Amino acid sequence: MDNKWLELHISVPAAAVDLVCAGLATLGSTGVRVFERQLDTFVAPDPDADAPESYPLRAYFPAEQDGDALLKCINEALGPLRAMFAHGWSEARLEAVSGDDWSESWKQHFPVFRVGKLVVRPSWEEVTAAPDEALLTLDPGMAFGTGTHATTRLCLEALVATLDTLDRAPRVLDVGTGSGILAIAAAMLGAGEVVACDLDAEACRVAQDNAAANGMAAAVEITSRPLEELGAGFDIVLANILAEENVRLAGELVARLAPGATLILSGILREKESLARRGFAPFGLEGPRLSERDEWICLTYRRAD
Ligand SMILES: C[S@@+](CC[C@H](N)C(=O)[O-])C[C@H]1O[C@@H](n2cnc3c(N)ncnc32)[C@H](O)[C@@H]1O
Repeated sequence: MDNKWLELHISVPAAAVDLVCAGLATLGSTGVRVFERQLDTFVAPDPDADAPESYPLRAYFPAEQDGDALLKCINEALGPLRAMFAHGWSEARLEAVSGDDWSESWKQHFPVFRVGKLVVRPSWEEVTAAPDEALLTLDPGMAFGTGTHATTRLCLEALVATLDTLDRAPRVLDVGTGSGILAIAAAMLGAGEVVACDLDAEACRVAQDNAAANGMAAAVEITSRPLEELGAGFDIVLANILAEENVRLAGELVARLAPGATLILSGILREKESLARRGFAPFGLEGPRLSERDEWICLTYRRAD
């Protein structure tokens, strides 16, 4: 697509972001991107960390206008805000950009994807699922787990493959549920009972919202209780937490497996494979089967019948 835009580059004080966005919209901006903290990382943002003083913005204007005149208008419009908020501004500059539709390109980071009969879509994508497919809708950026991260995808693939081998509705435990994506997927794909835990209360809240939005609130129990307080006898246990955390919790994870159950461990960097294998070696599990994507691996173990 050969769209052309004038792209505004500016950093603005954190407290002025909304006002600046509103001002730019009245000047004809067709969209603004605010570069906030990255949420889809393995390390949860520290809520106590100081919020940044300013945020970089990119705003987009149709290219068929005089850039110098537009920049003058922008500076005039921002004048009163600059007077109100003294610190955190950079000079505004405009760049001509082309060859890409900015309004769509950022969404490419959250494409619709399918794993077996599961279809995961961001809320803005209209998707028609086949009658035998389960459609899971997620808003990205609220808690870890849009499905776009390699570790989540590996878990979903292992989960779907495991469910395909079962002829009964399994009990599933999702440790470190984040957005709830794995737990909701399990419920949609026919799990009989799903328990999802996360030590982050905000993640639990997001997971609850996502479960409700997908009509799965009653099917998924979401809790912030620690693993050792949860029951046992699960047919599938998922843990997309870092290798070190998987190893630290190894005994508790294994203790929750029913005979014949599957344990899916993700969040393991390739260079941590031997650490993870060593951590689970004492428990006499079958496997592991290894799957990999980017710099991550997933280990799937089975407890003997
Ligand atoms: C990488 S995210 C995984 C989210 C989601 N399950 C997925 O696969 O996309 C890891 C989550 O595990 C949680 N977590 C880390 N250690 C945990 C523990 N010991 N018990 C429960 N939750 C934990 C974090 O708060 C975070 O939400």
